[in-house]
Amino acid sequence: MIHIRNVTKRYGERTVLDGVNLHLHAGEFAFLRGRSGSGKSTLLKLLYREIDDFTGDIAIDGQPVGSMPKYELRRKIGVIFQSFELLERKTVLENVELAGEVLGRSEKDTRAQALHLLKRTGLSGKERLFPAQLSGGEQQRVAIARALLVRPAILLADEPTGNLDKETAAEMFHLLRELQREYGMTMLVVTHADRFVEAVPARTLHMEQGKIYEIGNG
Ligand SMILES: Nc1ncnc2c1ncn2[C@@H]1O[C@H](COP(=O)(O)OP(=O)(O)OP(=O)(O)O)[C@@H](O)[C@H]1O
Repeated sequence: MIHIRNVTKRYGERTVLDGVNLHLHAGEFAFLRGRSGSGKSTLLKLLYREIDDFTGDIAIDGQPVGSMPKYELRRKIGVIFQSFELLERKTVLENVELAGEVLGRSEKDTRAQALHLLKRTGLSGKERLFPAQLSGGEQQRVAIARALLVRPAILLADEPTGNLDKETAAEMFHLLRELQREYGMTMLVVTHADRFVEAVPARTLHMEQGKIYEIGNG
């Protein structure tokens, strides 16, 4: 599904990724850990092509990411961030529905799916509220529902619990794991929250000095 081979990324003189290799199967869940500045976000950015200049190969389902039109890549890959990235002037429901508009789905279909996902992420009854009226954990659930509307084959999460308290972080990891199983997605979750990683059995990767090491499997 995701093949990363011998990928090197430099920012000026600084080598952040140094011949990284990683293979994720379809439907696999993995945590990516590593110290601040070790290059975790950079790796995700290469995958969803926010950054294009690197050497080596990154392929999804056998297709080099560089040869895929960005809109196609955005259908395949959903992304969630520590900062949620919700639109403040749109309601919860509108935030989730946005991706449907971009994909050109019918309003009715998009509405039905958005409502289903909001229910699934525990947000029924909050559809008409604005992001500022929600807790951090609820805002992250909206971001998850929004990412899933596209039904991505892959979900990348960059420190999704970075702004949440411990209990909410634990809930979020369990929710992500459940949704990953339910939707059969390939999921790569960057995190610092070591304790919760141990509570959610999964493949665990560690990034250090530009390389990725396997440090556990379930
Ligand atoms: N656009 C950029 N230009 C120059 N240097 C950058 C750029 N983006 C990131 N870096 C540097 O590359 C290194 C890796 O950054 P990256 O954000 O990938 O790390 P990270 O492991 O995700 O860190 P954190 O856990 O703190 O988010 C850092 O030293 C950072 O300063």
